[in-house]
Amino acid sequence: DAGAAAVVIYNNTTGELNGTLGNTFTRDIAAVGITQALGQELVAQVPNGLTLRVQADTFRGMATTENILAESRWGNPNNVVMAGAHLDSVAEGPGISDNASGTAALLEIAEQMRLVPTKNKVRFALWAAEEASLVGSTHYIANLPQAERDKIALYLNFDMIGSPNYVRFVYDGDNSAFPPGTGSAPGPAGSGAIEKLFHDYFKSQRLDSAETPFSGRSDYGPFIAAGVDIPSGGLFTGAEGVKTAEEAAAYGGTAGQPYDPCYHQACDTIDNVSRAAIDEMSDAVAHAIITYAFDTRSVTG
Ligand SMILES: N[C@H](Cc1c[nH]c2ccccc12)C(=O)O
Ligand SMILES: [Zn+2]
Ligand SMILES: [Zn+2]
Ligand SMILES: [Zn+2]
Repeated sequence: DAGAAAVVIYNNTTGELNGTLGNTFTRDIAAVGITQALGQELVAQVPNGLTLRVQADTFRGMATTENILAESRWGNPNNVVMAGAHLDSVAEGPGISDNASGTAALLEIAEQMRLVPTKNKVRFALWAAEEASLVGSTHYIANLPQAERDKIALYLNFDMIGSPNYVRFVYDGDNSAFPPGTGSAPGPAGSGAIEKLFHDYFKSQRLDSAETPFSGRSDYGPFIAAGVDIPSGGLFTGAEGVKTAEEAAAYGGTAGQPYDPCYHQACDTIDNVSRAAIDEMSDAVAHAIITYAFDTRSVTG
């Protein structure tokens, strides 16, 4: 993300330059098993006698990035259902739990909904630079004229829905568990109805669900900000927080251990997600988006 690298292969027998692999360094490096910490230069012995030198310089300073937005073909453009997930990760690791889990769910749902003639317009957002303090989502709202903000019926956020030691958290839109001031922002009117939809869905699947505060620690923050007040909700499976014994009894996994032991670390790889969590949570994501794609009145009145 903030790093750029060119992979240059030297033949350490002849010392010749053997080719450039361009910027696909994450995958290629994984393939050849880098042994040194990410720093100025990485060296690895590749099997066939080639030496791999990677000049990886972490960029510190102004960089440009983009949000990715996509809309349904059909649907009332004056009653928009938005669903978002951040696409970036911290520099320390590939960010598979945080947040390939959320972006993958939205991509799959968008794919499966592409031929569904929705009654309401559905807008998917893959946010940039969430890890740099919600840069992409803040930029989006700040540059959205009031008339366009008024057309957004609700916003759904999915940041980490595959934590290895997960709990099925739902954003506490009605502040029932986390009143404003207890580390939770007030949920705009309608946010409680979104919370209820998620709890009711999990109940229908005979699955427990819990509440997590509107802490503003993800891309729903700009949507619920005072003066914007777009009804919002979402799902979360836990980050650095530690699972309690009660949660372990209800959700399985390990008490006393973080929900995501590799949160913001190099080990947040494909081996750091719970397929069961992604399966259960992505179904709930799909249920919410398809429900609101046809009727938002429970939220908008
Ligand atoms: N800040 C997010 C992880 C995170 C922490 N608390 C919540 C609550 C709801 C969604 C996400 C989060 C990150 O590191 O990307
Ligand atoms: Zn993160
Ligand atoms: Zn995240
Ligand atoms: Zn609640």
